[in-house]
Amino acid sequence: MLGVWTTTQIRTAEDRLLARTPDGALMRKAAFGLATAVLDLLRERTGGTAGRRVTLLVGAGNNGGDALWAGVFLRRRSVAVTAVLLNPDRAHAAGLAALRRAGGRVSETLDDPDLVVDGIVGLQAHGPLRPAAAALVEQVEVPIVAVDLPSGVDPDTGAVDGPAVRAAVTVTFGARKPVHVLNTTHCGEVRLVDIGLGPELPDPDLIVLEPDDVGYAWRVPGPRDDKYTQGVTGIAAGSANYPGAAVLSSGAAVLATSGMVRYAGYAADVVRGRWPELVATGNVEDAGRVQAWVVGPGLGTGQAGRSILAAVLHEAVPTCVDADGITLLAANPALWDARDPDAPVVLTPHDREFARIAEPLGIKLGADRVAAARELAKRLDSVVLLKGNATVVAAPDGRTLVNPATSSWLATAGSGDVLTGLVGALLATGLDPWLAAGCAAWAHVRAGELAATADASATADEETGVPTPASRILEAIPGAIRAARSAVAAY
Ligand SMILES: NC(=O)C1=CN([C@@H]2O[C@H](COP(=O)(O)OP(=O)(O)OC[C@H]3O[C@@H](n4cnc5c(N)ncnc54)[C@H](OP(=O)(O)O)[C@@H]3O)[C@@H](O)[C@H]2O)[C@@H](O)CC1
Ligand SMILES: Nc1ncnc2c1ncn2[C@@H]1O[C@H](COP(=O)(O)OP(=O)(O)O)[C@@H](O)[C@H]1O
Ligand SMILES: [K+]
Repeated sequence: MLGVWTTTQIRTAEDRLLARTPDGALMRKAAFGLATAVLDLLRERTGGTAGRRVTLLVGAGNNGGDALWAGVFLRRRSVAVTAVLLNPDRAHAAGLAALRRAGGRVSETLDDPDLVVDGIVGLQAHGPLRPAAAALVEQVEVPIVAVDLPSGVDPDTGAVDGPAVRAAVTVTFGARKPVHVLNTTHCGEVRLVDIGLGPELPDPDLIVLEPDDVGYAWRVPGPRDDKYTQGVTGIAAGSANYPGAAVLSSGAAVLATSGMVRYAGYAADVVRGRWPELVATGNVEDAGRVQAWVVGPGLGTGQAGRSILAAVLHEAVPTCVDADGITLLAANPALWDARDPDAPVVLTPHDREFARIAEPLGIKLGADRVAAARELAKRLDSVVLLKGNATVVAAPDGRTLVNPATSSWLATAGSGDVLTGLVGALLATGLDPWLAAGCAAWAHVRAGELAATADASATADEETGVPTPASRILEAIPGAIRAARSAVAAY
């Protein structure tokens, strides 16, 4: 599990650490880590370091100070270093003097670099890049290494509201900040440099699941298990118009655990035809016992869907409500009020579904997606999985995890139906609903990667992948589970 801390938490911890550290020592530690990353990238891009050219974009604060001190270390490795000072009067004085002594030069132009270092603004950033910085950044045609975070991106929400740096690598210090997991597109590869902050940090504000966390959580059958003891998943999805959603959700559940899946609804014949191992009936009441229900994908928002949703909620088992199920709940608060409050619910909205259910409660989905998901989770006493490039999973007690995507190939029709089936299957195994939703989101992203690259060792990004229909994401689920389980084995 990786921890992520807010900028306020980090600043407080840094203040405590600074108080017991010699002046300037932390910055030099940070800058050394930064210079190492720059050298690595130079080597990777140009085959060497000596004589290569690096331009530092230097803002008014300590973020610029880090860049200047990194420039000093780079000079010692014979790199030609140019500093462009965005605010010459406020540039970090000691760093600037040291860079000049080391043979670095100051310029007003980029000077044709092999690589640019963004030291414009760090933890104190607010708002987009200002015009002078934006104009410089726009001229950059080489990879950018961001100091602490890409300037112009909000450190706590990852939101971008105007010109911002898009980095190839972000080198951060002491601890991950929310931007690093909420906006991987602008951060690029994130490298964490240890500056000894660990002992000063409180519990993290957010967590990110790692493969072995998911592997540990995924229930595997033991010698005494049978098809019922591992948890049976019920799927109430699809309609005459949308049988595909039922096939995808059911399929994801079938592939996610080795127990049993039941289907109830209008698409029984289609679903049975595609997944012969599943037991299908026409309605929820006849479906038999399950340990968790999935309700909503392709259900329709009319009277028929409403009755199915009411029947599922009446069963009072852990339930994942998605898609039309969420729209129905938003339009029919009485359905929500009638549910058994002891049966956990996981809601899996995309932005528009989130707005439908949250706005009547006075919760707006703004730049701070974590805050919005947390607020809805608390108000509805449910787990909220807010979909997007970075998926946010909030529990009613405030626990929140973020599952960043490595590409946007998952943004395809039916992809959400696959995710829902995964959530339902993990709920049925008895996993904590928040963790179930998090593990499902992880497996979904991993399956998307495998489907987009067809290469188990690769990480799909926009450059290497190909479009991947939801059926392919579904087929890649076993590979995703294998990746999580082998991470446990390797531990
Ligand atoms: N503390 C530590 O122990 C360690 C800290 N470390 C490093 O220090 C960094 C934090 O440094 P910091 O506190 O000096 O603030 P920083 O982010 O450089 O901002 C400075 C000024 O930028 C400006 N500005 C704001 N928004 C802007 C925008 N959109 N576009 C342009 N400019 C903008 C704003 O000035 P304004 O003009 O508004 O007065 C603000 O005052 C941290 O990220 C890490 O890199 C490491 O060395 C490890 C040890
Ligand atoms: N830009 C994106 N990058 C990565 N993942 C995305 C992006 N947009 C959507 N997703 C993911 O794709 C899935 C889409 O779900 P949803 O909107 O419900 O689609 P559908 O209803 O067609 O199944 C979600 O898991 C979401 O997190
Ligand atoms: K920066």
